[in-house]
Amino acid sequence: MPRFAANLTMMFNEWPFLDRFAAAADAGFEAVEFLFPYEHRPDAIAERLAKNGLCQVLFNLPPGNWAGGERGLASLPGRFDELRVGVETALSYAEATGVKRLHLMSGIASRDDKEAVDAYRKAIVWTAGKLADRGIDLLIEPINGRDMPGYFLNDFGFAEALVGDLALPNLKLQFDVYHRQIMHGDVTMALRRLMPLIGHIQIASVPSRHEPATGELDDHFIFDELDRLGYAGFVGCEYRPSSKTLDGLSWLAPYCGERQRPISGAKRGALT
Ligand SMILES: O=C(O)C(=O)[C@@H](O)CO
Ligand SMILES: [Mg+2]
Repeated sequence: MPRFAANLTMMFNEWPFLDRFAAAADAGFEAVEFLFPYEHRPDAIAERLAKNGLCQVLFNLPPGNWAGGERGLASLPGRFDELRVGVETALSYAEATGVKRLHLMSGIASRDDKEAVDAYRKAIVWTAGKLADRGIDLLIEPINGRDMPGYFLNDFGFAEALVGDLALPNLKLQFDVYHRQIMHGDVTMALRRLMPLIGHIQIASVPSRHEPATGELDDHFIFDELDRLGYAGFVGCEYRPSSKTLDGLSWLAPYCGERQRPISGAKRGALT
């Protein structure tokens, strides 16, 4: 049975960021992920994880100037020094949180630009080496161009070939079912073929990026398929609730174990 991690960037937005940990735990989650922790101190994040018995399964390396439209630095020639500083920053959060996988965003660049391709490969090789010393996997995630226009890594085939070509033991694919369906479809066959390369999976409905099992895909079939394939990691719930987070957790009910048990109201009180 898949285990699910609440994505605290998208879910539980009824609470301030640091209070989302308790809200997710109260809702039955045993793990969390988010895009970026960097507005908070590492020990503040670690404290919320420990206090709520949560496992941190993923976050992203610093993406450059996010508010200014940047979506990662890896494919941007001339930004390598900044990327290296960002990796050091992320490692201090990794140490505090115990996370075992970090996502390196590629940035906005053309894959027809050889300098961008070379920069991307260099950034991956260097970052993977740094992370390997700490026993951490480096993830790359193909992202669809409708949500992120101009994103460099917008193709699963390119990502698959690159992971195979570089053959770095800790370089893995972040398979976001939402992006896969929008870009290429054929989700189940892709999971079957790519499973040996996959380091993390994320889910959301297509096309609205809401709760699983509310869109064009049969997400329960996909979860069963993950079991059939022996996927032992967490599935990140990277979706925007269509209404209040707690009101949209009925899709989780079939997968409820002792901890993974959605509740209909927040013990600590929703703000809305
Ligand atoms: O957008 C996604 O999908 C992600 O997983 C993020 O980490 C990147 O924005
Ligand atoms: Mg994703």
